[in-house]
Amino acid sequence: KLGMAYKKDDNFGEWYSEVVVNSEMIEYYDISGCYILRPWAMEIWELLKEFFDAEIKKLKLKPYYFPLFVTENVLQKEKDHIEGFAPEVAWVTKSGKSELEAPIAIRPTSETVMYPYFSKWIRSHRDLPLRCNQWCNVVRWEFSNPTPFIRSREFLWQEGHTAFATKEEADEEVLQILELYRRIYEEFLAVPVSKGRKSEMEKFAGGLYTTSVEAFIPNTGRGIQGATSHCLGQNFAKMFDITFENEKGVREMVWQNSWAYTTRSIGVMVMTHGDDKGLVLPPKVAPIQVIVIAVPYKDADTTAIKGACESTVYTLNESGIRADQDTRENYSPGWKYSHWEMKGVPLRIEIGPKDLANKQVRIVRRDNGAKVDIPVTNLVEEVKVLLDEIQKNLFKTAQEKRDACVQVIKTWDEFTTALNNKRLILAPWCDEEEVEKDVKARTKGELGAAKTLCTPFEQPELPEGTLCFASGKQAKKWSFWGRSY
Ligand SMILES: O=C1CCCN[C@@H]1CCCn1cnc2cc(F)c(Cl)cc2c1=O
Ligand SMILES: [Mg+2]
Repeated sequence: KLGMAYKKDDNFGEWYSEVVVNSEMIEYYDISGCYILRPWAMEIWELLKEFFDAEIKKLKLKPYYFPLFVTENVLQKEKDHIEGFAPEVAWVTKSGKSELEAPIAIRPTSETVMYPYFSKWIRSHRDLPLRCNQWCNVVRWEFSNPTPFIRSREFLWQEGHTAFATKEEADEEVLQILELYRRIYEEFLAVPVSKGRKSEMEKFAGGLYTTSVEAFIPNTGRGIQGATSHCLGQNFAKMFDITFENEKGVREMVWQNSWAYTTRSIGVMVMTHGDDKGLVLPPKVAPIQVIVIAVPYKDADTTAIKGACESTVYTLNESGIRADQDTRENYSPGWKYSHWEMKGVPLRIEIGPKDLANKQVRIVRRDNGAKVDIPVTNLVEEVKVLLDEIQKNLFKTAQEKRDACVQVIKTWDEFTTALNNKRLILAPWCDEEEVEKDVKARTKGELGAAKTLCTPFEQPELPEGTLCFASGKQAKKWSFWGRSY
């Protein structure tokens, strides 16, 4: 399929669906909210996993795999932990024709699957810290509008679950993991995010506090949670009796964390960088960073051109660059240019008779369309420089766009105006949950209510006497507000 029917700035929703399909990342499936992840998506997921897995191994995380299924009574161990989530739990009730004695839930997250065994495995302080990570799928049978990568009924993630003897150790790890999530978004996906703390209302109800990295989609003016790192305190230790005998022989409850990022991260990258020609991939996560395309000319030496393409691909791969060539005879060079632009490949190399004669190649950038002729002798160095430039340019452009959407406000009127202008709002807040609830109630509508996205760790100066935009009480902090996914 060539060319896009929808424009990003005119029909964002349709544009997005078209990009993920035309770039061969996604195939729609005949169950609503479920999608097929094709190699162009899975290879990106695997590149992110390669980085994250290596980093958490440095933090001594151990790989586990727990069952997909959890019994009803274990899942419902603690009412307030899953209250509100019950409608999205998927249940197995039959095998073949016969009913199961008791329905079995498919994991929506694995606290209740894991923690009875944490209780069994942790006896002494010598068993701590316990550091468990699993890469798996989870199922949440949500009913709000499904969107590939962004909101699906089954998705892939990693979930880390750790237990420590002290709160200090837990607090430290929460931030170490959050920094890894920032790196995934900013250094690999070239997506700017804000690190911050969730409000009491938005945090994970079963935990002590929640931190997150928050992204923003300018086209829809909506914030989106990129990843989350919770300190659970001793809440689950109490619930599941996870205790240890400390050095003095005194029995204590452990301090726990849990943290995750998901395939949603790929969707955020698509939304951030895509354009009206299709996907635009940051080189760090591009399954193919350079695509080589022969430009045969009627009576030119096609064998020599093919040979030049082969050796170009070989030389680039030898230097660690992910290069490939499109040798399909049944497509024209022009068709191939559009095809690989649709797939978002960062660099295209064209080799025709003129290039051959001049011992050069023509390189075309996907991000800004710039064309440059490079002597074959400088090929690897120039390609590396260009890929690095593209990575930096994509991040810088996205950061400037996101920053341009940020609106600092002081009053309710300014807040509602900014909300209607699809802004990412930074407002002084009294940090009272009642006020947060009130803002939600006052901004309800078909576009969804405004909510707090996070209280950024980087706090601007809050002058004495600054009042909360919503309640008029003394403001305690600056928080990001907006509509969200
Ligand atoms: O976000 C993370 C990081 C990785 C491990 N889990 C936590 C909390 C997950 C919250 N959450 C999120 N969604 C849920 C949906 C459900 F159906 C049920 Cl029963 C529970 C939950 C639920 O606890
Ligand atoms: Mg949910």
